[in-house]
Amino acid sequence: MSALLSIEGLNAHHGQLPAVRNVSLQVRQGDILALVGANGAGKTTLLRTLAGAHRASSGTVRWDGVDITRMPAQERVAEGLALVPEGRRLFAGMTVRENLLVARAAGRRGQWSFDTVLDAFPQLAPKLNAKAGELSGGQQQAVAIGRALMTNPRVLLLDEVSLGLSPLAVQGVYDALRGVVGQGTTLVLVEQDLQRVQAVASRIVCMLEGSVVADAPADQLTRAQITAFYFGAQRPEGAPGSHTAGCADGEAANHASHAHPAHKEAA
Ligand SMILES: Nc1ncnc2c1ncn2[C@@H]1O[C@H](COP(=O)(O)OP(=O)(O)OP(=O)(O)O)[C@@H](O)[C@H]1O
Repeated sequence: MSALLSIEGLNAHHGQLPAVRNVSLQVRQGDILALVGANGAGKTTLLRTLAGAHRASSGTVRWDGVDITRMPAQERVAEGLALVPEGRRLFAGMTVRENLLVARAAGRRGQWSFDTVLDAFPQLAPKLNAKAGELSGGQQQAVAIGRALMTNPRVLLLDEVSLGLSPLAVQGVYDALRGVVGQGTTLVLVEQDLQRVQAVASRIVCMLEGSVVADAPADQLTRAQITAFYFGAQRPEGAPGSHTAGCADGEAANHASHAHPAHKEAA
């Protein structure tokens, strides 16, 4: 199947600092692609560059074969490429209803509407008139995903949707995402919890210092192998999808799944 999103030799910088280095990647319809890697590996910058929120320095992003590397973010949304950014970026002073409805005009027509988003996130129904800034972390994340769904994306880019949420809230978000995938939406998600990555992803891409160091079907990578790529250690013999040499042990895997302790807060 041809790629929906095809990335070739992509580079992106923050000032002089290269944050995404020569990344090539294919996202196919139906993929649940998890981007993993340590803090600063370039995951957020890559997602933002794909969404048009950050400028590519060089390389190409193709959408259904069409070069969209220089296309403004709002046009990408209209094409069906939506980002749920790290930190949610809701309009805190607006109600949940307003946050959802404001996205409607930006996107495509499709199966997602105000009503179907509320079906997917029933916890928002009693909160429609509440200010988004007054909601719990889990509820805010539901609004952020719901707002992106209102644009009827073909590909949804999700940056650390579980960050700062309680385990229960994270479970709620992923339960809802299962329904989103069931509706035919392709997911590219950044997730620090490797256990969850292995449970939900169909493909795992590991980044290290801006580069892709592994890209393989999720069921072909063990936890230890993912962790190895994560930290750039020596790779296990025969690890699939390896773009580099590296490997680590199970102890490191435990650290990897807790890589963001500073971000934890109550949901
Ligand atoms: N606004 C910014 N200004 C300058 N440098 C930045 C900025 N945002 C990110 N960087 C740098 O770019 C590199 C890639 O950061 P990025 O946030 O994309 O990584 P990440 O893998 O998403 O990390 P995290 O898990 O911490 O979000 C890092 O070296 C980071 O310090």
